[in-house]
Amino acid sequence: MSRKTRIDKRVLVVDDEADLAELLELTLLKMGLSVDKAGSVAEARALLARHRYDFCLTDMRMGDGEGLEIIEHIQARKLDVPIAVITAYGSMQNAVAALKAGAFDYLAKPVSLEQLRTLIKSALRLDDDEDQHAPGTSGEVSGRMLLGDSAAMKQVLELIDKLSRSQAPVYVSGESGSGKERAARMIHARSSRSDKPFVAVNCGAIPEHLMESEFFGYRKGAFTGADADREGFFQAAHGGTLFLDEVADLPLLMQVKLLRAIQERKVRKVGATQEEAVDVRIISATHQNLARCVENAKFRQDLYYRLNVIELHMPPLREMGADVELIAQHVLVRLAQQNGMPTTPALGPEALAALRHYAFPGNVRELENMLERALALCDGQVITADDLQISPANEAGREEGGPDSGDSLQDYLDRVERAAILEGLEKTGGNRTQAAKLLGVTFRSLRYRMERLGI
Ligand SMILES: Nc1ncnc2c1ncn2[C@@H]1O[C@H](COP(=O)(O)OP(=O)(O)OP(=O)(O)O)[C@@H](O)[C@H]1O
Repeated sequence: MSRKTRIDKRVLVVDDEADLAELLELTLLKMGLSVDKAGSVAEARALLARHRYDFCLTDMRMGDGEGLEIIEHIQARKLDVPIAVITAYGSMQNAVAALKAGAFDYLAKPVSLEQLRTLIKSALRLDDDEDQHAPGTSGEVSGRMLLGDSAAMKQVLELIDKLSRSQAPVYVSGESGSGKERAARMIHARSSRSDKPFVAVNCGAIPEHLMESEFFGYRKGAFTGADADREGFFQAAHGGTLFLDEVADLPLLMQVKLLRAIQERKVRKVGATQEEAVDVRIISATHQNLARCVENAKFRQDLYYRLNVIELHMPPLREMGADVELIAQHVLVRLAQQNGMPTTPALGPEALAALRHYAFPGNVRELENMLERALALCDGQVITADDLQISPANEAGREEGGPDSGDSLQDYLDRVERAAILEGLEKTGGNRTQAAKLLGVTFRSLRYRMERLGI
């Protein structure tokens, strides 16, 4: 690598193996970065207290402690230092634990210097044009944010914040229309990858025979009609985020190929002999129960573990309390503007009550459609309950909605339990001890249930 001008970024390398620490230091110095080394957890803590670092790279196991302790130290003090861990070969569990604790990414031993450079570049936003690494500004506009003020949505937003600082694969679960794609876009927009592409793929919409070439690209002449080289989704998302929507719809054969690409961080175009390195962060989603797809042998377990390092669960709208009004108001203002209406019609009291009681099986998307229709039907001033056209069959409110939508009894019971817990938390401002009292269960039981339901 040619000599680079110095970049005003400081990295802390924590490793008690002097040789490896030196190799890492040299690589980082060659990239133009300033480097400090610590040979133990204690030394790392002392340095973190004294200096401001832009990145920390730590081994997982040191004489006096674990790399995890350093992650926790940084998180607890909200130091805003992206941190990557170096794990022993084959210890995926350690890597997962680190990512869950808030690590930005991990490198497996033996450390590939090329991977290290890619990782550092993406963490520090140093790319081909090093003058442009303005930190922070993601260019996010509020129209792209998830709206909501309920305890459920606050939790989602907090987790998104944390996930934006990491490179871990994220699996977004939730019902149809609950904002899974919007959440994925938010994570990307706030991450160090925000100036690189976000590529969204609906896995259910690609014909099976085209999948490989769509994902990995093809070389000219690979098949009839391939009259020029073409990139696939992976290459298109290079440096950025690949959002795999409806991932449960991938056929098994494609799941194997996807797993390989994710593991190796390399893909091969159809018709090519060489593999090429790709750097993408994977966010996947489906409205199906992915764990159940694994049980039914429709989804590979190994891929499931790869994708589902961290789960972000999007709450259904009916569990978001007063958020329905908040979101409805925003949507109305936007739609009225788009339609060139001089004023935004207000929601009448009965319409508001109807929205509050409706179960919204199609979630926010259904709310948007409902309001669009209501705007066309209303008198231009006030939207009435009639304008919302909520069909009586679906009026079975949030409380009464039974296991009639193809759900199993367990799904239904989970839903009811989840709604009750969230309501309890909402009423007590998120205080678990008080919520447990309100719900008539012990604190321990509430904690267990929250864990089980991913709340
Ligand atoms: N909390 C929210 N605040 C504002 N808009 C939202 C929110 N949640 C969802 N939306 C909007 O609802 C619509 C559906 O959201 P999105 O496409 O992200 O859902 P999804 O869960 O990915 O749906 P599907 O399962 O059908 O793919 C979009 O127009 C999105 O902008």
